[in-house]
Amino acid sequence: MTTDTMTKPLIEIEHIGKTYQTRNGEVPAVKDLHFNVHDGEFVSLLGPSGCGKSTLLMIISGLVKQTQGRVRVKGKEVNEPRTDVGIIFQKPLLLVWRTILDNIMLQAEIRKLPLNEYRVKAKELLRLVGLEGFENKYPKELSGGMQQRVAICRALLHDPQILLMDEPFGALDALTRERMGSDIEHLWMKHKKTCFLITHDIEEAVMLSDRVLILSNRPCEVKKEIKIDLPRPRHWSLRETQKFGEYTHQIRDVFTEMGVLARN
Ligand SMILES: Nc1ncnc2c1ncn2[C@@H]1O[C@H](COP(=O)(O)OP(=O)(O)OP(=O)(O)O)[C@@H](O)[C@H]1O
Repeated sequence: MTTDTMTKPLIEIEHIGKTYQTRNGEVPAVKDLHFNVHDGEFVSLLGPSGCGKSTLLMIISGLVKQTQGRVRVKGKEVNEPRTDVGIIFQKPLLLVWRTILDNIMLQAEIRKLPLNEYRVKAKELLRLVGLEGFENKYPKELSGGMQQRVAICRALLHDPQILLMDEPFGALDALTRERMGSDIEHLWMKHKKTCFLITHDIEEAVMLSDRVLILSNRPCEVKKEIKIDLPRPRHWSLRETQKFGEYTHQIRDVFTEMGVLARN
């Protein structure tokens, strides 16, 4: 039995396509994407720059409408922006005039959730990402990596079942990236979210995912799907194992075949 037939998927992407209408004509961004994501799964999308990854994420969250096909979340077709997802973008996008705690609490305020209760949750999330004691600081007093951790807390405050991440570590240095990756895995294991990560980083995708989907050049379609069978939590030393190397090698081969990576 394959993963797809075991249980009803949480996210169903059914032959979706998206063509943008621009002043210079039509831009096909996504061609014929078809795949499922199961509850509690960690799936990464790896693809060349500009192939349509962010467009796909926007379609899943209901912020952009596809021009072809259907997206269903929990069996229901997505026709409007969803409120039960958490999204983390490449930049933290914090409000500079609000404290760290108040930036996270924005999520509760917008959703009209009980503030006292959610203030306790916000503090707990800050503790989990190592930012206890920074509640009353302002964004400018924190490093880029710390700000991105605040953005993660904001995305998780309302306890969304689905966490969508669009290159969340892209703007960070290598060491902070690695730390953030293990923070995300830690949160994922504790809260059992369904995680959908867009990344350019092959090692990062292998390190974090249950499944990696490799996308073609624009307009994107799924070129290959690779199941990552490595133990969790994934300690950094896994990167030095033969199995980890085999996965990254396999992915590099696909990109080489596609002409995205050089053959030498
Ligand atoms: N709102 C829009 N209007 C017109 N074209 C758009 C729009 N958004 C994206 N595109 C085009 O669609 C294509 C895919 O863009 P998208 O941002 O989804 O790709 P991506 O894979 O996330 O890129 P990157 O990896 O560089 O972030 C690009 O050619 C882009 O110029």
